[in-house]
Amino acid sequence: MTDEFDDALALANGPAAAAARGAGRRGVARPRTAASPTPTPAPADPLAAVQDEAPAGQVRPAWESARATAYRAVRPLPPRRLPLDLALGHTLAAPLTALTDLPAFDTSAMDGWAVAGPGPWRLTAEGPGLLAGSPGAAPLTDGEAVPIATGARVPEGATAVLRAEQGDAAHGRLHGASPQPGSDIRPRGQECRSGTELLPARATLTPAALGLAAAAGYDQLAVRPRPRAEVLVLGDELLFRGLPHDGRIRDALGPMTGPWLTALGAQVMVTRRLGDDAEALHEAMSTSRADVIVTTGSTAAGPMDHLRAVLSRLGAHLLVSGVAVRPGHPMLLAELPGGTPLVGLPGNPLAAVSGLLTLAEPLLRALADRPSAPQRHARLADDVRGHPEDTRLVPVELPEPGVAMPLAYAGPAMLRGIAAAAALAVIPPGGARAGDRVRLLDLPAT
Ligand SMILES: Nc1nc2c(c(=O)[nH]1)N[C@H]1C(S)=C(S)[C@@H](COP(=O)(O)OP(=O)(O)OC[C@H]3O[C@@H](n4cnc5c(N)ncnc54)[C@H](O)[C@@H]3O)O[C@H]1N2
Ligand code: MOO
Repeated sequence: MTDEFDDALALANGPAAAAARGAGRRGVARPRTAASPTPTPAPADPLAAVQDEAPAGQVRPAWESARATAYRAVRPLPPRRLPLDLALGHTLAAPLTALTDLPAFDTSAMDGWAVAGPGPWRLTAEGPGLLAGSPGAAPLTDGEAVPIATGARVPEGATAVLRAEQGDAAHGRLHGASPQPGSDIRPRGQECRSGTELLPARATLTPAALGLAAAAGYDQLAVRPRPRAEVLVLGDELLFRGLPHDGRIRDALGPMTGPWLTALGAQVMVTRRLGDDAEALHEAMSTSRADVIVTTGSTAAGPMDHLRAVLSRLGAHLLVSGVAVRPGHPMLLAELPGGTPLVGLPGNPLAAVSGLLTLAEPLLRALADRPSAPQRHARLADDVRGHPEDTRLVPVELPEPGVAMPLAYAGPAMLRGIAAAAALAVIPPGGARAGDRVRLLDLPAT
């Protein structure tokens, strides 16, 4: 298939086609079938279920097979201990097991009085009484009460807490309706016992999970580190500031690839601009200390496309060499002799996005041992012309929940469509019709 065909495919839902359909359509065409806003939950790892993985090195595996190969190409990085304030977004390398009972002691749930038995009660203390954080107090016996604050340890012998607004204290006596035994006391171990599993291994550390870990006694957590990524931008025609001139163009992939990899969970160490210098590329690959190398451009067979030759000179193993996906079909995945994976993103900018979502996303997920997100689907608001053999990834907006409208300006060399898109729709070989339910791929929001 030629580039012209890819451009023609993209234009099938492009500005010309949209204009030809005329002004009759305002806003969003309703799909033929009712839209389903409900995402379908996926199995724990849908890629693990793919059976038809292409043998390593096979030319142009199907899109799902290429994703499965990328997922299986690496093992999770060795765990590292991180302080809680650096652990956000990481994956737990081991279950989060409580290091203490929670609460760690019987705790007052309200401001008021700890009371023993039915009232009225004799107050054993005046003033603020027992405060949160005070170490302990003399036990109460039946008929006694002591002022207590929310979060304070409940003294032994107390049978309940009487809320401040339900009691009346004067002259050393407390009056009020006798609370049910246990009222407003959070008993020790109510939430968990020491040793209880609070979160499984592979859980993502959200802000709430970090709070839970702290409450359960952790200062550090064993996590999978963020994979360190190095981006190598190839191409002598690239400019890094100012306007295109004299046949040269601005580098669109340097500013996009690092942030995209960050959104996919990587820690981007550096983005390097190497031009079309094969020696510099060889040097960069053989000395990199990254967990994953991502190159842009040079995947095809043009006169300055050195990537494959340099990989071969290094003795790298090609795991994926081209994928049956449009755009992006020349993308590749290789394993360098030291075991470092390398993702080769095609130079056409939307093709590079396709490579990020087809190869880099599952690879980074596997390195970080992160489970896949639930799959999202939507119904197409318009027909999308297909490639006869290849999957297409098409930028779409989501004008209403569950409805995907293909966007214009989605040619392989264009970013205008994807920059305005809410997702990429996965169009199977042969195409899809308005109303068909298609899978959506998430795009990073920031
Ligand atoms: N004979 C064939 N030629 C090409 C084929 C093919 O099957 N047979 N496939 C085409 C497809 S599809 C793609 S995609 C590109 C892939 O090319 P490369 O990965 O080798 O990338 P380059 O040749 O270096 O560049 C292609 C294109 O993209 C522009 N580019 C490159 N880097 C950047 C960047 N950082 N920012 C913005 N634009 C960039 C570059 O100037 C070229 O226009 O190959 C086709 N050719
Ligand atoms: O058209 Mo290419 O498919 O940009 O990868």
